[in-house]
Amino acid sequence: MIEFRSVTKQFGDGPLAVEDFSLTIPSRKTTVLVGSSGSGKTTLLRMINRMVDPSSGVIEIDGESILDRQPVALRRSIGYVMQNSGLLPHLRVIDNVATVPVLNGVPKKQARAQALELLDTVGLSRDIADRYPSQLSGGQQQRVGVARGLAADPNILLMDEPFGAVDPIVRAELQQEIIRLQRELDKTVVFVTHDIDEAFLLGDQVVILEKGARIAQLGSPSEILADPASEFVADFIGAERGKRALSIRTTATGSVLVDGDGRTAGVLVDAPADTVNSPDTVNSPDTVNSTVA
Ligand SMILES: Nc1ncnc2c1ncn2[C@@H]1O[C@H](COP(=O)(O)OP(=O)(O)OP(=O)(O)O)[C@@H](O)[C@H]1O
Repeated sequence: MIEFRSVTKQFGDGPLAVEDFSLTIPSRKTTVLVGSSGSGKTTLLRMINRMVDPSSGVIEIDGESILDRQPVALRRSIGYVMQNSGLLPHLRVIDNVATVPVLNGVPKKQARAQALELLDTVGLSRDIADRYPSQLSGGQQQRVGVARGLAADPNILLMDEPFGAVDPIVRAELQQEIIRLQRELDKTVVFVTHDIDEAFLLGDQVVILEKGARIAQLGSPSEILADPASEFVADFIGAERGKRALSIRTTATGSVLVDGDGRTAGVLVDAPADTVNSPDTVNSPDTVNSTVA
């Protein structure tokens, strides 16, 4: 579990990038920090591995203040995946993945063997192991970035807009990959995005941030969609317009769902019995998806 308590961050004499921020991030779940540019998402993420230190407040991992941990050792024990993969251009794929374990003292041969296994884990062919990053597609580079983030077998994986720079189709593939990995590996994932669809897709817990990292709403995707806490949230998630605003239109042959733009989104059928009374699935986008054709 990661705990922020009354954390603030001011860079120089600028405005507060993070104002009195408190949040509990549960273990083995995916927490998504989502908000517009400059809301403080990256600053929050980087405070977890001490790439940025808070101006005040406390951050604990499993009850221990991170200020009591040596920054370099802490950083190497936490996986970090960034937007442009962050791969070292002069190292082959296999050595990019093996870098952190080698720095942690794992013998090179062993680290390379594990790196090959990690290529399997993230759905890459071992054939690319000897290539340089510039010889890979953007999507492949991001997968290598994820493999590198997992290389030290961290309990915590920080992901900062990892799919921001790839095209929508590859992005959708990578999102599914993360869902699969999360199921298989059971990590505590903290994921930053400005894309609310991505947040709802990946997050067990979604934290919508306003400027100064003020929490506009915190909850599961279903909770936020069912009951936006403010006009700001309703507007941010597009609750009242576009594809989320589903309504029922009765036709001569049955009922169809139409979205806020008037497009037919599917047909209305009975929800499967096991989802009807579950508070986490009622009104969720998953339920809608599972009940529309
Ligand atoms: N190293 C720095 N020096 C000075 N100001 C900074 C620094 N890093 C961040 N800031 C400021 O802190 C605020 C929050 O920035 P941050 O990068 O955390 O936001 P963000 O939500 O991740 O934005 P984006 O989505 O654009 O990456 C911004 O006003 C930014 O200008």
